[in-house]
Amino acid sequence: MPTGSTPAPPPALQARDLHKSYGRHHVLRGADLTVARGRLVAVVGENGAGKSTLLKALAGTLPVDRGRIILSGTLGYCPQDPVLNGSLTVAQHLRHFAAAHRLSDLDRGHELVHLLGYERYDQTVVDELSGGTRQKLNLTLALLHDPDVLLLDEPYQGFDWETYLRFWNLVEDLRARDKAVVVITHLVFEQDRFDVLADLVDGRLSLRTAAEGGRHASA
Ligand SMILES: Nc1ncnc2c1ncn2[C@@H]1O[C@H](COP(=O)(O)OP(=O)(O)OP(=O)(O)O)[C@@H](O)[C@H]1O
Repeated sequence: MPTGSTPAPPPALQARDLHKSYGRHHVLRGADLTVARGRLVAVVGENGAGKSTLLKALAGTLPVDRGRIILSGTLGYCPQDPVLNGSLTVAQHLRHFAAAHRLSDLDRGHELVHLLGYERYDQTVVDELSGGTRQKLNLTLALLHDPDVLLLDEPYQGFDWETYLRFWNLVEDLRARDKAVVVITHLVFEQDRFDVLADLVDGRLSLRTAAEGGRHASA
């Protein structure tokens, strides 16, 4: 039998020395983050610390001034503000995004709509949806192609409690299927759901395990 050990798979996401300024405001100042497959990472930090800036940079929607991002696999990004077309229905959004991702069917989309409990709005245009339902669609579209890495910017804003709990079931399923999930959160009470807390302070991330508060960790 071969004796050599199998090399470890590459991390799902690696960011090194990220810098980003808005004018003279230097928001990211050398942020580093490595996320392995099957890990659930919370990005925490005070208002204005740069959490959304970090996620946009990781998602590639905001160019950084310096630094390197290596993504292994496909990406799903759920931004804080839904990027939806107000005159299209839920069903039309699913179809357009499925076509953009070259999906052969809408099975995953229907599964997510069912899981988040908004089937009855299938034929409703986005302009007539509530904020919480728009956010459900926003999240569905980010997850539609079952990406390997998920970047979720406060994904449950406006969710009722039942949907919030369903969201966590969904995330547990993603983790169990070896997806890497990064979530911006402000909710202290949910922090023990995560493998790692990445605290953004002065433009840099310091990592600790959620269960063993304070100890340094790798994600
Ligand atoms: N497009 C922009 N132009 C100029 N300044 C910006 C821009 N986007 C964000 N900022 C500033 O950069 C800083 C970080 O903003 P960011 O939204 O990333 O913080 P955050 O940690 O996500 O905040 P919150 O917890 O309030 O959502 C803030 O001071 C914000 O005002």
